[in-house]
Amino acid sequence: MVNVKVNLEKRSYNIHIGVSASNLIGSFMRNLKVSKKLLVISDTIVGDLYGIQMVESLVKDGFAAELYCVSCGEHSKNLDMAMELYTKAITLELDRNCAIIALGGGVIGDLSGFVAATYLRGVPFIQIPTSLLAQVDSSVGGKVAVNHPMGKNLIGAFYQPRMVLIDIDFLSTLPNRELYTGLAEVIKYGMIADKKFFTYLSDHSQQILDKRPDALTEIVRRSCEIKAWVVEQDECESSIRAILNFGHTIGHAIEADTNFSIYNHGEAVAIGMYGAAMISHHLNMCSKATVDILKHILLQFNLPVSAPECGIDDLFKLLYRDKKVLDNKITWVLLNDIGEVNLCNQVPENIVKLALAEITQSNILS
Ligand SMILES: NC(=O)c1ccc[n+]([C@@H]2O[C@H](COP(=O)([O-])OP(=O)(O)OC[C@H]3O[C@@H](n4cnc5c(N)ncnc54)[C@H](O)[C@@H]3O)[C@@H](O)[C@H]2O)c1
Ligand SMILES: O=C(O)C(=O)C[C@@H](O)[C@H](O)[C@H](O)COP(=O)(O)O
Ligand SMILES: [Zn+2]
Repeated sequence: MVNVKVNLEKRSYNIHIGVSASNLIGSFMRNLKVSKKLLVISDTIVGDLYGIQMVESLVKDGFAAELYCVSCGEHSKNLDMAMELYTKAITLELDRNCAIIALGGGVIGDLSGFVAATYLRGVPFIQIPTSLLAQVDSSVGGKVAVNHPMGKNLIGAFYQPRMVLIDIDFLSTLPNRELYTGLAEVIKYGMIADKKFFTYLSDHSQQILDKRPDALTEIVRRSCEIKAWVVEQDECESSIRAILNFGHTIGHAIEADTNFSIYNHGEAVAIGMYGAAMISHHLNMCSKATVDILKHILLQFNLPVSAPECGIDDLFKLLYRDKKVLDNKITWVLLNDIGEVNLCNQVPENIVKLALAEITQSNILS
């Protein structure tokens, strides 16, 4: 087992990472000193695969655990679903010591975390992420949210989990497309903070794509370490945390413009990172060679670099729904080099539109 600590004073917590780590759920939960009654929230796919055995294991350890599954996918991340979960929590008579456990991908983590943050003004929250994206990113750092039809994650909070428990075994059943989507956020960490890690990804691409447990453990561990390091400096995103949003300004616009149904989150972020890199190059912040290195690794991990279904003007309007917009100016996360980014709110409209034109064309792959 590997342990990464997130140091946030009273809100500090551990991320436990390991093959078969979920077998230890009962003893980890006992250490948290929460009530015996708890609610495990999952989706129908993950619930069928792992939910029943997780609940049985908790029950064996003396917990009164109940499983509730919502339908799969981004369309469950909304206020109606949150309401359904509040109703479940009230019916079960959960009190302020009763924990909510998110067992699933980022959709389940964000939705359950939002419910945990708001039900009774906050109950203990535990993340057991099962997708690669959730293991490397969404389970750590406390951003919880639901979507509004007009934009991504527009209703949410910062609410840290009490523990993150990552079982690498879960990834054995993850479909390839979902593996690639998680890799987009992993590539993000290399781009924003760690050139050596970026090189590791490129040197070990086959082991990663083959889901070798040692390679997966390493990318999960290093990603969590980088995320913890950023979040510890700026929990509520008033400065450096914005770098974790590299690729997201355009990525979230693509997700909203396509009604959350063509590209999943990581794919949209992949296209967004390529767009942000193009902007950086047009502003002479980074070389064309750097942009090409990014494009190469995205394609190597089967990720898209263009969204031909989207229109430049629609995307441009949607950029202004980004949470980093202040005084009608977008804060862009731009690239200096692999492993180094900067925040910039002075990008001319014509440069943004040039990059949007590049990422909405259909023959970009060559
Ligand atoms: N809070 C944050 O910091 C943060 C960070 C990144 C992304 N996100 C959010 O996370 C969401 C995307 O998360 P995601 O990519 O995990 O999507 P997801 O939760 O929809 O999971 C993707 C699919 O994989 C399935 N799945 C998950 N684990 C599985 C497993 N072990 N075996 C088989 N199938 C499995 C799910 O059932 C689902 O169908 C987006 O809403 C995004 O905005 C949040
Ligand atoms: O943790 C963060 O901070 C991030 O930005 C991580 C992102 O990968 C994630 O997609 C996050 O949900 C985006 O947040 P938002 O504030 O742009 O909605
Ligand atoms: Zn993301």
